[in-house]
Amino acid sequence: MSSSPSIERRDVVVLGSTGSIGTQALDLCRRNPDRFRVVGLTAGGGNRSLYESQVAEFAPVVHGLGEQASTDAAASPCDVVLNGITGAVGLRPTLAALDAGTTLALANKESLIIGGPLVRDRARPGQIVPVDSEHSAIAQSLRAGAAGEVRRLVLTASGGPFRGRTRAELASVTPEQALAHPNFSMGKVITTNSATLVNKGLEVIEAHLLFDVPLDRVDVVVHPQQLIHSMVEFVDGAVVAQLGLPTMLVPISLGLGWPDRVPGAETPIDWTRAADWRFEPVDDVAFPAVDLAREAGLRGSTAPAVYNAANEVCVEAFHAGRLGFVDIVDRVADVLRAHDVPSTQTLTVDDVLAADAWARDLAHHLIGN
Ligand SMILES: NC(=O)C1=CN([C@@H]2O[C@H](COP(=O)(O)OP(=O)(O)OC[C@H]3O[C@@H](n4cnc5c(N)ncnc54)[C@H](OP(=O)(O)O)[C@@H]3O)[C@@H](O)[C@H]2O)C=CC1
Ligand SMILES: CC(=O)[C@@H](O)[C@H](O)COP(=O)(O)O
Ligand SMILES: [Mn+2]
Repeated sequence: MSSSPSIERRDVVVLGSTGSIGTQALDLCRRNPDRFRVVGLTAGGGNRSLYESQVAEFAPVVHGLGEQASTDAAASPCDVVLNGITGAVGLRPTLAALDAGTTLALANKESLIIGGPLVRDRARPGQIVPVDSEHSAIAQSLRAGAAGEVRRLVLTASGGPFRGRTRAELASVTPEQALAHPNFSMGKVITTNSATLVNKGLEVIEAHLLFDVPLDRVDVVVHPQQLIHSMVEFVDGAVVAQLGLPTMLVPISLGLGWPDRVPGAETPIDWTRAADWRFEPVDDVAFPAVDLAREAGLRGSTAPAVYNAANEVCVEAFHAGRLGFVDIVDRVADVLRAHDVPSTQTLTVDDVLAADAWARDLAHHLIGN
């Protein structure tokens, strides 16, 4: 793969190096040694042999396992930190990268969503580059107009493996079925969240925070093929979208190289082949997670952290066979509605972590463990 000689090589720290995002990011670095040098990598410790082989291959300056090692690596000198950790545990590493003044390629949407203004206000303009495919698509589409010309953002959703099913039909679905995402091969939590549409709920809040667009102007449309990754509607009625095969190679390569594109990162869509693209509204009765996320986003403060933490506990319980599929979002709703957001105006990291812990406790209690 060739690249422009005018592009300076970037030093990259990859957090969550053994996961779906992390391994794809390392592969991009491997294929583009003139653009990216891996100077740090961290993981959770669940796949030590892969982590050790990555350390042996890339010989990073910093590496380690766990939250503290990831926070330290995020604060170490480099050009870009890619946060590919899953879950709320990504918050401190996100803050460390922002405080170090380093560009943050953000796959770990949870840290932005739970931290909300706390994370957003720590970032200088442009410091956070979204890696989530929908938000990368919006960032790319926004290049077509000025911020004041944006009317709405439209997130596309696959609808997950249970698209078209009624709530009654969802009652008996299994973890194995929930992990059969129609298009993407991703980690267990985000794949389950795609099945419940919690992922799309989180992404509505994420888009609101990243692009400073009110929640009621962030729409969702189900597009099962996921060839349109999301769209921006401008004030003149023009809609600009980003299209591509449903893989993460473009969002990750743009995350590492922003604003430059990495030549050959992905194979483009083959327009010589016949294809049907479908669009349909979200069924909010069978899949109440998006509406519930809007409720959390509107309440603001610690409410998104509570939504996310309760969901993390419920997803784990579902996979352990202790909770049914529809109960995931029902219990998240119970926890969210029991939560009183603090009256304090300025949210601190401690406020967020206390709300996260409170929500986990209540979710465990409601599930019965
Ligand atoms: N996968 C995708 O295509 C997409 C993912 N995202 C987001 O990207 C993030 C990562 O997703 P994905 O790659 O699918 O998830 P995976 O489950 O595949 O990978 C998660 C990574 O995080 C590491 N990890 C877990 N706990 C800790 C911890 N306490 N400290 C440090 N590292 C830890 C894991 O290490 P180990 O397993 O070795 O313990 C693993 O490397 C999520 O926020 C997800 O929502 C967004 C869009 C698309
Ligand atoms: C690839 C990516 O960004 C995931 O968040 C993906 O979009 C999941 O798709 P759905 O949540 O729409 O099923
Ligand atoms: Mn996404």
